[in-house]
Formats: sequence, structure tokens, C-alpha cells
Amino acid sequence: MKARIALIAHDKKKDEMIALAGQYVEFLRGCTLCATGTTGGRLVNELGLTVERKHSGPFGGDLQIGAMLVEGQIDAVIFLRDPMTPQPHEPDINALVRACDVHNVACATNPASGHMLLSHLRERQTGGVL
Ligand SMILES: O=C(CO)COP(=O)(O)O
Repeated sequence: MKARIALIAHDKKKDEMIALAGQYVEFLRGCTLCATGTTGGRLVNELGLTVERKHSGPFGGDLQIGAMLVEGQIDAVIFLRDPMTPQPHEPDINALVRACDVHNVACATNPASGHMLLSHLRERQTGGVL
């Protein structure tokens, strides 16, 4: 079964998301992807990925992805949060990360853990042994 991955990045982290996703682009082409609006737009335009785009984060996109996760539709979340910039939708961000913990869904919140998660999923997809 294809891995179902949510990709989300705050504005100052979007370049890092594109760089991260770019390193796994062939693997990600074989996954089912969703993303918040602006992040998704960049993944589509810059990497040519097929992405189900939700609303932008401040307009409820994190909550939409959280709802999908609660419904069992997401296997992993890469959420590159900006720890240095206050966000108007902080409660939504916390709700999504909390939903990952409640439902035991892997959630990487920085590029280092994002690499580990994606390389693990890629390895699993290709049947390799870690
Ligand atoms: O704000 C976000 C996540 O909390 C990201 O939303 P965008 O991808 O629309 O910028």
C-alpha cells in the first residue's frame, strides 16, 4: 500500500521543505500526499508532485489534515514548524501535533527527523531491511 504522507511547513521553513522533499522526490511520487495550501503549491510547482492541497494553515489547513489523520487516512506527518515566529493559529498547530500523539502517527517536526522518517518509509517501500 502506498504511504500516505502529510507535508506542512511554516513560511521560513518552506525552502527547507522543498530541499527535503527534493531529496526523496522519486519516492514521494509513489506516495499519496496531502499538504496545507501554500506548502502544497510549492511542492506542485517546484517538484512536480501530485498533492491534495488543503486550506492554508492559518485558514484551517492544519485542522483539515488533523481530521484526516483522526479518520486513519495519514501514515506520517512532516511538519516543519518555525519555533522562532509566533503563529496566529498556534492552537491549530498544537491540535495537529497532539492528534499525531493521540493516534500514534509518526510526526517529524524538523529536517533531521524528516530525513529519518522519509528514508525509513522509502526503505520499507522498496522491501529493504534496516
Ligand atoms: O501554517 C501552516 C502550518 O501551520 C502552513 O500553511 P501553508 O502551507 O498554507 O503556508
